[in-house]
Amino acid sequence: MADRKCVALIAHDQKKDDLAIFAKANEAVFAQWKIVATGTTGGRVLDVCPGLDVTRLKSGPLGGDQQIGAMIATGDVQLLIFFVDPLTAMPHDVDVKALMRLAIVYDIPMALNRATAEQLIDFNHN
Ligand SMILES: O=C(CO)COP(=O)(O)O
Repeated sequence: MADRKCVALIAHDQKKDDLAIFAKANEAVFAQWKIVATGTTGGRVLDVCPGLDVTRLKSGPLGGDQQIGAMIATGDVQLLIFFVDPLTAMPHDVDVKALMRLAIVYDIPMALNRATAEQLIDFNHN
């Protein structure tokens, strides 16, 4: 059997409720995939979907975005869904930018808001 696709899920604090709702609404699709997530986001996803295969990495400000960037570089993450808060300054803004840069360098699908994430889910599930 082919390896399951691995999707990275991340949400900034003001977007975590939205991501939890999104994860629940698409639980059947996510159940077919491996999931990696930054620490707090992963916890929120598991709160609403405890059966999903979620690997929690470090929290974003403590290196979680960089861990996911490294997994993109090694080919271990094939899809990035990142609900970004565009209205709040982040201490780890450079890490966020570096993550997005690697998603572009390695040309993986990257959704930065819910509308795009919905389309990625529709397009990628099988
Ligand atoms: O800060 C983040 C992304 O930049 C997300 O990290 P948490 O999921 O740990 O809150």
